Amino acid sequence: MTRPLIIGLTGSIGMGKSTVAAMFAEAGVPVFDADAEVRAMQGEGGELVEAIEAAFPGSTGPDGVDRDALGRAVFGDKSKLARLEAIVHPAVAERRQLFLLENAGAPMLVFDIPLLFERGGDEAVDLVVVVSAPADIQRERVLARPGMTAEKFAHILGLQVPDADKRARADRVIDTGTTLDRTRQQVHALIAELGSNRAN
Ligand SMILES: CC(C)(COP(=O)(O)OP(=O)(O)OC[C@H]1O[C@@H](n2cnc3c(N)ncnc32)[C@H](O)[C@@H]1O)[C@@H](O)C(=O)NCCC(=O)NCCS
Ligand SMILES: Nc1ncnc2c1ncn2[C@@H]1O[C@H](COP(=O)(O)OP(=O)(O)OP(=O)(O)O)[C@@H](O)[C@H]1O
Repeated sequence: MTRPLIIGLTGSIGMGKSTVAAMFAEAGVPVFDADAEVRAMQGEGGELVEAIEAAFPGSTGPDGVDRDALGRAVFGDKSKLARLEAIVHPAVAERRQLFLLENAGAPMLVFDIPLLFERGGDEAVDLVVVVSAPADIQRERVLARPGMTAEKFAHILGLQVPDADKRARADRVIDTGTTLDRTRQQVHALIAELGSNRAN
């Protein structure tokens, strides 16, 4: 049996990665959503809550991790962020392996991984797809989010591989600086292209 083609989907903050991942899922492609896994493991009763409370006292409560408070603590202090990542990332990698086993028969899979380039995960996928939009659209989207500030946005951007580098290193770029319909068309065209390559 051939193994599934693994698409690594990534993009900087607010570029539309989650929206595009949902379009793949709608089209029937199984999606591993790294962020959703993190949220589940940090939520009420989640397996990471205890370790995070031990490392960042006061950052959790009855509902699990208070992500706003934890974000304020770690986005601004590289050593704290590294400490959090050391707790979270191995658990995400484990969940990704399980997902791979569960979906071993699918023709293609998407790994939605915000930090694909930052963590070198691009080596482990067959095709890297970057979602990208012009910087002014990205900024507008992100600043419209509740709790976001220009400072926090600038700081997170500084932690991420720049969009231009991501685009240069991508196998394919999906443009999200356009309508949702046009973006969906690009997703469907890519699935069709990859599916027909697979069949040949
Ligand atoms: C610090 C946390 C609790 C803040 O949560 P919050 O809901 O406020 O922000 P959110 O997760 O939506 O992140 C906002 C933006 O920052 C980016 N971001 C998140 N973690 C990181 C990181 N370690 N390095 C660079 N960018 C990051 C996200 O991709 C997104 O673009 C959360 O981001 C977290 O647990 N991060 C560590 C785990 C991680 O690395 N997740 C991202 C990849 S799976
Ligand atoms: N053509 C488009 N493609 C994708 N998203 C679009 C498009 N037009 C508008 N949007 C909007 O832009 C926003 C993108 O947010 P989304 O959560 O998908 O980004 P993200 O890259 O996953 O963010 P983060 O890295 O911060 O988690 C959504 O509100 C979406 O509806």
